[in-house]
Amino acid sequence: MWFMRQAGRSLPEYREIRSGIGMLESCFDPALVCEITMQPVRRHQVDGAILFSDIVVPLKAAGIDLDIVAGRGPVVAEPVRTAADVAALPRLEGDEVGAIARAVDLLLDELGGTPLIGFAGAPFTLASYLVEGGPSRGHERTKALMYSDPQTWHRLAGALADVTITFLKTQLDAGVDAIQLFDSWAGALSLADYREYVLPHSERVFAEIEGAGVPRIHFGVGTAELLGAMGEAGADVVGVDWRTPLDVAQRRVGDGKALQGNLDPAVLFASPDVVEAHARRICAEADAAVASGAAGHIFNLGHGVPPDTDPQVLTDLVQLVHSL
Ligand SMILES: Cc1c2[nH]c(c1CCC(=O)O)Cc1[nH]c(c(CCC(=O)O)c1C)Cc1[nH]c(c(CCC(=O)O)c1C)Cc1[nH]c(c(C)c1CCC(=O)O)C2
Repeated sequence: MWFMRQAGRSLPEYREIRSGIGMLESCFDPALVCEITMQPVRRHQVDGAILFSDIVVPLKAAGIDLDIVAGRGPVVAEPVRTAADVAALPRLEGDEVGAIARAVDLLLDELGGTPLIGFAGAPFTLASYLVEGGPSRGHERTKALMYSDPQTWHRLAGALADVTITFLKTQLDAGVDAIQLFDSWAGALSLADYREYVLPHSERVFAEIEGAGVPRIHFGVGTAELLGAMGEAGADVVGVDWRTPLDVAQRRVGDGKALQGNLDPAVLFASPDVVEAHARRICAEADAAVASGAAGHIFNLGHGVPPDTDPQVLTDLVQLVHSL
């Protein structure tokens, strides 16, 4: 088990080490990346470390003018909305993310036996930030581009798949033990639109890294209707949010793939007996999923750790799930 966003503002040691240093600046400082990645591993005894970085790091490295604004998320100075904007997008060669490879190097020494999970954003979720110019509820401009100019959309998603492939290969060459492709906002799409506009690009990402031979996790929020297709994209593990019980998710994903999830992060704010009841239910649903063909279960939340979570609740949850 591990937690999405296990490194971050829920930890006082994170808030302390980050004070006075910008989010993106810290992502390009190998020693800091190493230390922040280690913090939740030391504190909670989770079974996996996730590289401290962000999905927009490779876009920044490629030269796109963007920032991560505290409490808001990634903000892009000049949104990408036309064919000319897409044609002008810079490529990521790989050298620009050398600091991330050095951070992986440091981590492999620190971690001992704990596996390191690398990650990247999937083309749709990255495109949403670029087209909208920042976080969005409805992804209206992104969908409008997709529907009204499919050719430009596919060029954009293709260019972002290239960036993601380079970023993941950098991490894989440096030695990460697994990767997770975050398509956090893909749940905004219908299954038909996902298949037409997104799946081919995510599929190419997974195919390009298959040779590395490490487990590949694919995750999004609100993806109940997409779980089968997200598995088909080439994942070995499909991340499930709290809306779909794991045994139901198994039937949608099909046999032979593992599942990851799916405690509602809001449950972390309830009393200990409520947390325990939900953790027990999820383990039982995971057992049922495995009995009917899932390749395994990784306990996680259904989305990231909220910043105001009491870290002791997470530490206790790790102990509980290990004992179960
Ligand atoms: C959509 C997305 C982003 N970034 C990411 C996603 C996909 C995962 C998801 O769906 O949550 C991925 C991400 N971002 C971060 C990690 C670190 C690794 C981990 O999970 O511990 C990971 C895996 C660090 C971060 N990325 C960010 C923080 C907070 C910045 C800070 O501490 O100042 C962290 C720890 C900033 C960020 N970056 C992004 C958002 C929405 C935010 C939050 C804005 C805010 O609430 O301040 C974009």
